[in-house]
Amino acid sequence: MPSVSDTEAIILNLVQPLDNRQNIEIVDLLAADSRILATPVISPLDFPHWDNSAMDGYAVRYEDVQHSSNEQPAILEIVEDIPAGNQPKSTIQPGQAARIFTGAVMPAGTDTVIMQEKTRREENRVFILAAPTNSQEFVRHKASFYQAGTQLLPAGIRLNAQEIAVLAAAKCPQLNVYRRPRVAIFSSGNELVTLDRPLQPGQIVDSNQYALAVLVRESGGEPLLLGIVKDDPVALEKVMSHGIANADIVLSSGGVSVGDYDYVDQILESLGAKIHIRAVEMRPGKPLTVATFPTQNSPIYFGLPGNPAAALVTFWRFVQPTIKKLSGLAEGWQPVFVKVRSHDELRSDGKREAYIWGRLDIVDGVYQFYKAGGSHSSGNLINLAQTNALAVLPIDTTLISPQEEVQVLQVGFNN
Ligand SMILES: Nc1nc2c(c(=O)[nH]1)N[C@H]1C(S)=C(S)[C@@H](COP(=O)(O)OP(=O)(O)OC[C@H]3O[C@@H](n4cnc5c(N)ncnc54)[C@H](O)[C@@H]3O)O[C@H]1N2
Ligand code: MOO
Ligand SMILES: [Mg+2]
Repeated sequence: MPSVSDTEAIILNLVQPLDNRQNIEIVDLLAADSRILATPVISPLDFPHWDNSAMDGYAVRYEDVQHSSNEQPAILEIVEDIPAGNQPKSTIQPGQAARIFTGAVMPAGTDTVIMQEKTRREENRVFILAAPTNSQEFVRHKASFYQAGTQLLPAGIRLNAQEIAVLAAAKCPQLNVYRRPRVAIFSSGNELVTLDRPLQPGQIVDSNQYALAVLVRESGGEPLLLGIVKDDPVALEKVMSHGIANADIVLSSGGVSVGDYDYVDQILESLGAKIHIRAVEMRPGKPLTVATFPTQNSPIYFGLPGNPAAALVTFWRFVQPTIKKLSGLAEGWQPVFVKVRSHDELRSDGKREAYIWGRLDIVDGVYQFYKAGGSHSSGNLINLAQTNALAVLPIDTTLISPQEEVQVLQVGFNN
């Protein structure tokens, strides 16, 4: 049985990012948040567009004010008033200054701004009460933040508020982004029903479909929900074939262990799949099937274990990075672990890498891991609610004592 890290390496090697020549959507800027930029953006504009003032004050010639002081102020004649948005009209001559405001264009002839607080005004004269520390002080120079024609944003980044603002400033009303990876999801099991059905003895609601749909969306994918399938090879083959033909990733849950009704692996084989993983040295999540098909643009198939905690943990550990890598993200798709103190005692039998769900909370400014109360059976879904992290105990680690450090994988949103 492969280790978790070997499994991760095998899976991520199977995944290639979507080709950015064929998988582009054009979206409006305000609809582009959380999307992945598919082509680099180069702006024909410099930032700042012009030399402009960083302060409300006076635009001056440095040579006129370099020896100014409270006792011996330079006295300059104010020849122009330049609010932000106005084009300056005059060229400032020796002995002159322009009244200027933050963001306003520097007038010709000036190179330095004196902030208002360091001046005294008498009608159309300004007294400079302190010398600037250097010439160019409080001037934001044209192109000092960004030079026209160079790369403004690279392809492969996720667009958040900051990037959307940059793109607005660069006058990009529409953008090329990667299409979202399509992820087909279905659940297998005779015991499963939709939540609107009365529960007959032995039946449970198919909660995995809900969990996986939301997780796919959170990870940047587009879920394609294929419903519940009976533990019946014919029905399973039909749904699996449909998912394989219509998605970049197929996620099934259930039917991957060794039971008489666990058909997923055998149907994958009959469909010509190459099975790369059949089980992983982890708890929960040991029965995990990963397969690909010899056809071009073949999707990657994840047969997730049916137990709800096992389905979620294997999603977070393996499927989420897969969706992120496929979605065109150039980097940052690998899971990130942080080392924190555990508030609680954590135990494992040490035979498989253990993932223990709980919360990462900040106490006195320091992150600590709190194990979720209640049963840690992989069949228990209830105490997964309000968790946001998984503590990881490597193989052979049987105990983490309170206040000892532990590696933690953050999952979902941190609230
Ligand atoms: N003899 C063995 N039995 C089991 C082994 C083993 O190694 N030897 N592994 C156990 C482990 S670990 C897990 S995890 C499960 C995985 O089982 P399957 O993937 O085959 O899933 P099912 O048998 O279909 O269901 C297991 C469990 O999960 C519930 N389930 C299934 N689908 C859903 C769903 N969509 N929503 C909510 N709950 C679901 C199902 O009712 C079962 O209780 O196998 C162990 N057995
Ligand atoms: O993978 Mo199983 O999750 O230990 O019940
Ligand atoms: Mg089973």
